[in-house]
Amino acid sequence: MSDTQLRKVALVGNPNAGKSALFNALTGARQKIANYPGVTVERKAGRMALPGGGAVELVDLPGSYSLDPSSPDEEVTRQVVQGEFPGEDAPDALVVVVDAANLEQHLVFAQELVALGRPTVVALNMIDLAERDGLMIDAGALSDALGVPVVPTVAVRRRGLDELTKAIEGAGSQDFGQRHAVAELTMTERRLAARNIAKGAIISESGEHRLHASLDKVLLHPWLGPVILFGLLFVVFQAVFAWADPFIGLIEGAIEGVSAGVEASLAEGFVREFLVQGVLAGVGSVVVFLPQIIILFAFILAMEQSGYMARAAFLMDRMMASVGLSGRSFIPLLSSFACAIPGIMATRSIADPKDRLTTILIAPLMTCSARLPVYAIIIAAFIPNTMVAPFVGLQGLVLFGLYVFGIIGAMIVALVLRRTVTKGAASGFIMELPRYQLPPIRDLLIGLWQRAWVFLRRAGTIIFAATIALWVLLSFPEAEPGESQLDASIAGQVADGMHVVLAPIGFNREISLAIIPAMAAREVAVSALATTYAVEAEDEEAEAEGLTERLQAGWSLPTALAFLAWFVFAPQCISTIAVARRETNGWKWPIVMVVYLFALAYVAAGATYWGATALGL
Ligand SMILES: Nc1nc2c(ncn2[C@@H]2O[C@H](COP(=O)(O)OP(=O)(O)OP(=O)(O)O)[C@@H](O)[C@H]2O)c(=O)[nH]1
Ligand SMILES: [Mg+2]
Repeated sequence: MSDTQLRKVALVGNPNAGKSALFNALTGARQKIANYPGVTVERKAGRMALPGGGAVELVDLPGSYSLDPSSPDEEVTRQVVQGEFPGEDAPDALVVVVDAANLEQHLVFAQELVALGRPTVVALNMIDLAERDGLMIDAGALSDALGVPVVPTVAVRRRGLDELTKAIEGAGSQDFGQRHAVAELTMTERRLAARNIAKGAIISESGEHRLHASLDKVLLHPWLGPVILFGLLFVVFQAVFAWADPFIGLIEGAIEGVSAGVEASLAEGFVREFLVQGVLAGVGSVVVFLPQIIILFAFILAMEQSGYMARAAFLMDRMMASVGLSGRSFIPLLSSFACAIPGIMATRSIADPKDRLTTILIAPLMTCSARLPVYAIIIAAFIPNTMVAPFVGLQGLVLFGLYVFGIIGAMIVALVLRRTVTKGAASGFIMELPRYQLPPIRDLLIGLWQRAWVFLRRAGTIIFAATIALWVLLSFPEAEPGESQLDASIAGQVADGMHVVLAPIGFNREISLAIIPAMAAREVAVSALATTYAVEAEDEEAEAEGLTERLQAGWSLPTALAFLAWFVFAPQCISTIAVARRETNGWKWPIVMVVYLFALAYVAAGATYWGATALGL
């Protein structure tokens, strides 16, 4: 009993209890939250103000079921709680977050944490959902049973936060005498105790939640479920093309306007060329895809928040098992559709090391959002905008096909890996299904804003830098009169060298050149092509042409298709390679990854080119 000053407070509890939502509400941070277990895989810290005027460091942790870790992310939680995390003291107090609607399950771990004998406060979160389900909980009774303060909260509506911070502030002077000794209990005894405590605290409970049960009957139906999932994804890709057009037109118009303004107001010379060819043509060609990125993420975020995504993982489990993976890999692979980097990091929630390694190695085959601009520009230029059936556009269908192509590739690779380098039995899959909810609009908008910002920041930094570097290499040395600038430039020489290797798979000189800076980020393939063609343009008229027209004029259909096939497989992303190195602790696996992916890309592009040529396309 002392009134020690708190310095650090950690949020701990089962997965999907709402720890990150509380963390965001208490610190103003924007940690990712989503309606499935295993979202947070790292410790994250932020500053939380206390009502008395002081402040503490609040730490958000990965969800865990106990202090006996079964996966790398749970190990982080255990280390932080026990004070064994490198370079960090144990937290001065714990905020144990429990889901009121799943009280019994969450109390198992909560008891273990309370028994550590640290200053502790229980946040009885999601009481809104408990109430909706007809569950009334007596926080006082729960507090008596556990011997620590219990504060009802609704993290996403900021309810109960004042009471919670007050309780945290007072936690330093808690009386530990009231706590019950549960430290020595076995798991079974702890479960029994959890059931009794929950029973004692639940005042009333209405019948089962019928609506949700019947939703699950349909959505998890053995064959109806996959059909619905497939249909939903199909709609997503149609929407990416069908809805984005007017917005893309707006952005294109704006860029053209600025471009014309620059041409009119600046004298001819390097500054003007730099702005027009490098910045506006190059980086601008990527930025126009912002609407498609936003549409794609609106669907992904809504599926995550509603609770449907976890059902999709459940549905996929059987299919994943047939290639030797567990449904656990589904969420990391799904995250990889945004970007392989968080996807590879999310594999920390996979307990089995071989499962985890296999998932890391195939994550780059999931179509990340950086490929979207590359696919979209080629599809817009070469695939006719026709309807193959009512509401089924050909362009959306091809995009869907490219995603499926990547998934099938990943499944085959997983199958091969699981028979060879990562041989072993697939582990079982247990995942509690989160409840359904209407996605909170605020969270959805914040999520979209974050994605848009990530995309624009990439355009302003890495894509910008790579494009400008290329523009410089394209612009020097200057061509003699009559010679083409591309031929004369340093970049042109490099392109000629690359072209020797890439001509057999149908790539032209511009592609051979574009894929080098695209190692920095895949979108650079688009900006690099735009800049190359802008530099190459010999007269005013050619300069005014957009990238789409230049591609149509300069590329054959087999070449365009080979380019698409290349991007399905090629590991054109240095950051992914770096994160694979970090997560596998060495260079061996990233090298394996890069080599097999480039080999696949080369073969796939070649086969596509020669196949299409043979078909007379
Ligand atoms: N209705 C309601 N939803 C909540 C509440 N708190 C969190 N959520 C939702 O619950 C889901 C899980 O929240 P997270 O904060 O990601 O959970 P977490 O405990 O950090 O999960 P992990 O990182 O996987 O351990 C999200 O969809 C949140 O929007 C709440 O009090 N009420
Ligand atoms: Mg979290």
